[in-house]
Amino acid sequence: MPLIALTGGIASGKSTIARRLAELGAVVVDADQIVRDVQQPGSPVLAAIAEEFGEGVLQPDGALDRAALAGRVFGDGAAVTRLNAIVHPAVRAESAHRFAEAREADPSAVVVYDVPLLVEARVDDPWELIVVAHAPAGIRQDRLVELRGMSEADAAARIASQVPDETRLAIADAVIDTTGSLEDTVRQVDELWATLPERLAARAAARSQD
Ligand SMILES: CC(C)(COP(=O)(O)OP(=O)(O)OC[C@H]1O[C@@H](n2cnc3c(N)ncnc32)[C@H](O)[C@@H]1O)[C@@H](O)C(=O)NCCC(=O)NCCS
Ligand SMILES: Nc1ncnc2c1ncn2[C@@H]1O[C@H](COP(=O)(O)OP(=O)(O)OP(=O)(O)O)[C@@H](O)[C@H]1O
Repeated sequence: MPLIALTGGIASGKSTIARRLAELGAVVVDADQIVRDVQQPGSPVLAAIAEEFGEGVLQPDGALDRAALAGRVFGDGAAVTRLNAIVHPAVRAESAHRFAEAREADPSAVVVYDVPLLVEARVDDPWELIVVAHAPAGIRQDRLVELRGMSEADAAARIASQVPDETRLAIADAVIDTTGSLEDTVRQVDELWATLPERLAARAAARSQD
């Protein structure tokens, strides 16, 4: 079962790429969705977040107030580190569980892990291929403001909480340039999918020489 990491900074177009890969037959595991799943009311992760950041990051019904927590951590590097230390071990465990489930259901499935913080959190895991969605930070900042209604300051703080583009590009086995049209992105994904066996074989050969 090939396990492929799909990473990229916020608003780099990972969701568009993941959607197309799913249409082409991949099983996509979404790290942001796992984050939400492990933060449900009653979970040990949510209890630890409330303990660390105070009851102000909870809504009256006890669910996580995502905007409040985002406002509390982004822009404060030490707070992001503390949040990551609480959430990431649970995400790692749950993602391993979902990879295993996918393998059990179909041993030949191509599994794609859509994960924004690969470099920050899991670069040393045994990915068979690392695909990076890339649009320069300035373009991503504009997308966050124009398409997601974020303030300039919030968009800049979130981008600054992630590694710079060069660091991500340095670990890429394949790069999808998402600065063009959506059709252009889809075309690149189709090309990646069509050449996947050769790319996986080349990567495996390179790794065996490391
Ligand atoms: C702070 C939270 C509540 C904000 O929620 P919100 O709904 O606004 O954003 P969402 O979770 O949909 O994430 C959107 C994007 O923000 C970026 N982002 C999220 N968390 C982080 C982080 N800790 N560091 C850097 N960027 C982050 C990613 O690009 C992500 O795709 C939430 O993102 C969270 O709990 N983050 C910590 C867990 C984490 O690291 N998630 C990233 C994937 S493992
Ligand atoms: N060529 C392109 N390829 C991909 N997305 C594009 C392109 N042009 C514009 N966009 C837009 O940029 C935005 C990218 O957001 P998307 O949610 O796909 O990114 P993401 O990497 O999954 O973000 P996040 O880290 O928040 O999960 C979308 O609104 C998408 O429509």
